[in-house]
This record gives sequence, structure tokens and C-alpha cells, in this order.
Amino acid sequence: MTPNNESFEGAINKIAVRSLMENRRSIKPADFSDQRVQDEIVWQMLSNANWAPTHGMTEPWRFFVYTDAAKLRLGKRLAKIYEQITTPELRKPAKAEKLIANAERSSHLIVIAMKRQASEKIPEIEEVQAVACAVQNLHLTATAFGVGGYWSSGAAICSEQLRDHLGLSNKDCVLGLFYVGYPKTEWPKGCRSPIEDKVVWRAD
Ligand SMILES: Cc1cc2nc3c(=O)[nH]c(=O)nc-3n(C[C@H](O)[C@H](O)[C@H](O)COP(=O)(O)O)c2cc1C
Repeated sequence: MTPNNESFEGAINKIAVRSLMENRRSIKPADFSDQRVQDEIVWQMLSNANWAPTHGMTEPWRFFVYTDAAKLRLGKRLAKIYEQITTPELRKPAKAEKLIANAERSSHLIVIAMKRQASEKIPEIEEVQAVACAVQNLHLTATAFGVGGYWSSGAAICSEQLRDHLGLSNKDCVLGLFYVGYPKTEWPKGCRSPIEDKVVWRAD
């Protein structure tokens, strides 16, 4: 390959990376088809998540994957947790039903958790940030495979009850649930306000 060709390939790759980021979309279970996502794809998502940056090499991301009968049980457990933690005045049956329906409609559910370092040397916020980086890797990989998903962070999901059920300690925390499935609709388009509005750039 000539040097010119190499730089051309490099440019194409950069465009591909940008396009992957731009096309990463939150797609909800109501928009999933019945098609099951292959376990191998979910493993690719998880294994790319594992390459997230990590201060002090604590690698604090933990994932609990549920599919088939297990995802249905998790949906029901979340509905029960919702009922337990919500005061009767605020309780809405539709919310509990949605947690069950979301599990039914998804191919896989991935609980996203942060495992606290035993020494607690690294600030907790940095551990949460590292997990968020891991989830971005996971989500981008799903996008590359044409798999939809979304990070949900409702109160029942991020509850102490779910954390305890997973066998995590009270220093750890559940940061959300990543719903996985193939979209049945056209891949949605996203939008963002200009980056120039969010940057301060100084050279003096
Ligand atoms: C930490 C985190 C938590 C989120 N929790 C929820 C949630 O509980 N419910 C929800 O509808 N979307 C949730 N989202 C997804 C956002 O709604 C979504 O990213 C946003 O609408 C932008 O859409 P896009 O991801 O397709 O670009 C969450 C996203 C992040 C990063």
C-alpha cells in the first residue's frame, strides 16, 4: 500500500468513528422487534466496555446480564421494588407494568454497577465516571452491530434493594439498566446543539 493510500484509509476510519458516535442512539424497548440479539454480540459489547479508562486501574464496572427466563424475573423484581420504595400517594400501576413490559420486550438486560475499591483511594465520582466510559464503549459497539439500547436510571433500578439482590456491598452502587434489542423502526436520528456553545478555547 502506498503512503497516500494509507492516509486515505486513515481518513475513512476517522469518518467511520464519527459516524458511529453520531449514530449511537437511545432506542427504547417499546421500539424493539422480537428478534433476539446473539449472545456473542452482547459479549463483544461487554468486552469493549472493559477497555474503558480507569484511574488507578480499579476497573470498577460490573455488568449483570439477564436474558430469557432470567430477564422476565428481573422485570418482575423491579416492579416489586418500585412498589416497595414508592409511597402509596405517588405509586402508579403503569410504572410497575412498564418495568415488566420493558423486560419482556428486550432481548437482554444489562445491569450497570460500580464496584467500590476496597481502599476507597480513588474518589467515588471518578469510579462512576469510569463506568460511564465503559457504558459508552458498550453502546457504541451495539450501534456498530445495528443493535439498539438505552441506559435507564429509574429509582427502582438504582435502588439499594436491587444492589443487595445482586450481592453487591453498600459501598457499591447500581447506576442503571441497559436495555438491549433490535429496533423494529427506522434507526432514529439524533440532534445536538453546536459544540461551539460548550467550549471555552483560549490561546493567550
Ligand atoms: C446516565 C444516563 C442515564 C439515563 N437515564 C435515562 C432514563 O432513566 N430514562 C430515559 O428515558 N433516558 C435515560 N437516558 C438516555 C437519555 O435520555 C438519552 O441519552 C438522551 O435522550 C439523548 O438521546 P441519544 O442517547 O439517542 O443521543 C440516560 C442517559 C444517561 C447517560
